[in-house]
Amino acid sequence: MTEAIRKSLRESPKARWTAMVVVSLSMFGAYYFNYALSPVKPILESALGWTSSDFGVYTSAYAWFNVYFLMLIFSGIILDRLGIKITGLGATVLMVVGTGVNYWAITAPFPAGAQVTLPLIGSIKTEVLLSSIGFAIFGVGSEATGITVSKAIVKWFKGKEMALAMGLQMSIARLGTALALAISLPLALHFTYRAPVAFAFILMLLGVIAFITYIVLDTKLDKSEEHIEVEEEEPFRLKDIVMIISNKAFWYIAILCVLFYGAVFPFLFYATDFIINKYHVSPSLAGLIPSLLPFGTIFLTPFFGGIYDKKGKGATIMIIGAIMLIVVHGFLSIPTLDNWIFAAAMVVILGIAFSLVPSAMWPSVPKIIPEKQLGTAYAVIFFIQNIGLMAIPLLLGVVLNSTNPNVSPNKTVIRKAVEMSYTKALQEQNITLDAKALNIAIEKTTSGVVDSIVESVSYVPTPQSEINVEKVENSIVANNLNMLGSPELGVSQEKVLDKMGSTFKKATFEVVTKEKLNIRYDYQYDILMFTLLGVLALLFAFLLKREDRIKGYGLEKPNIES
Ligand SMILES: C[C@H](NC(=O)[C@@H](N)CCCCN)C(=O)O
Repeated sequence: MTEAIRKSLRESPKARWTAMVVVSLSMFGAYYFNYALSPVKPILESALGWTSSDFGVYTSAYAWFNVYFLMLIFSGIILDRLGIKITGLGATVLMVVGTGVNYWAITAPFPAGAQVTLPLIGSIKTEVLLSSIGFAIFGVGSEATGITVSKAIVKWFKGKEMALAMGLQMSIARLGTALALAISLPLALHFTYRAPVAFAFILMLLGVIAFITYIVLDTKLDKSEEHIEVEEEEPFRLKDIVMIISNKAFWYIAILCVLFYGAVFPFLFYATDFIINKYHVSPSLAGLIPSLLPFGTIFLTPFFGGIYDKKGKGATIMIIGAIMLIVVHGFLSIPTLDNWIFAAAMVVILGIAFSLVPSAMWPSVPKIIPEKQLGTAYAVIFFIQNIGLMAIPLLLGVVLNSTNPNVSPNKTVIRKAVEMSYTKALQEQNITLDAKALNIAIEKTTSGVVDSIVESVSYVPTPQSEINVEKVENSIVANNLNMLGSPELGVSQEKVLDKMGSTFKKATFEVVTKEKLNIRYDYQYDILMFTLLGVLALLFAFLLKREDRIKGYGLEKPNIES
């Protein structure tokens, strides 16, 4: 037996760490593509005429097939029945297909304004729908690769540095996110908005190559263990799902996962706007503060994983992470703490929490669920997490709108007045613009006014009941046209349009600040909702620790067998 164990490839640190790096590289591109278009959003708006809600549809598409068609659950079952090699290869190829469809959708020359009408969804731009379908296919591949990689790491690292290996795997993936945040915009500015997607496509192909390389190592591992007398595991059967879902500790981890990730990922989604509105940071810099988070986790997740491997205390680590989550969101919700340095410090602490919990959560699953059921178990957890990540942003949007009922209508008043100003001025000056160019000019002027007021001016807004909407609209139009005056003779159309843009911004700014229209979002209730998610996460972390004490899963014990 001792002789046989010595022969297992798992026993060679070089072999298992090589396997970890190679299999993790298949996730690198996935995390890159996940965030590749976020920094490019303003360019998509001006180049393709995408609105924020088009972008919202596209982002949510990641989970469509996984959640509505239960693809994640099927992926988990396939993984447990057919194994790591076939599932991983299929999943990485699916990511290539999804990214390819996405690239095609934003490249194909659809006629301007082409739309499709779908039951339940309504009208949607053709290219938004097709790129969303591409992203949804990619989402199936990405999540399936994620569970496959986790199972592969358990296979190589059980009884060894499993949490460190999972932490490093997450770091390699999050380097992909960091790369997207760092280079997507420069790529799009230097080449075209399609460049980040083309680059993602290349990374996906490299991901397939990485996975094929992993298959070679995995086959060698299987061969090296052929003669080892290990207890034969029963093959995975569908009734195993019942065993998984009747395990209390499994549910505590799954619920903790959705609560914890639900208080981080959707927060990141809203963070830039929250920071602009609450901390008066310029929109061009506000994005830097939330981007501190993924960078921090790259170093800290493996660090905490290493601690879990050697010292144990997995359930306690999750409790500490949940407490930090409550502290961060609790402080961010206090209205008087409105200095941006404080917000940056809170994001750094959130980054520590976001390293602590995942470093202990994912390596704890194999202590609760047998290896032959792990694919399905990870898949069910990711499935519940995906539902939460779809539902929580919607809920946040509802809370934001109902606690700030006047902000959106006031912004519409500004937009309408700016539109009327453009229409009148263009008529007076005999300039004809196509609908798309006019729309872009109106959007740019409106968001320019709103951004500069939110960033630089603080006032107690006039109560909505005292605002005469028609009067405000007319004042904005009158001030805009008055300040614009008559065009100078011989000036090019381009210069006249430039002048309109800058003049309308100044003139509209004057009226809106004089009338003290409420256009600043107060995120307090949304942040309190995140705090509540943290409190519930803490509760489930405690329940998990108690269940571990009762059932003896060993969550508080080190992973490395002595
Ligand atoms: C390991 C864990 N992965 C997940 O949560 C996956 N469902 C992928 C999420 C993709 C996020 N854009 C993690 O990343 O911590």
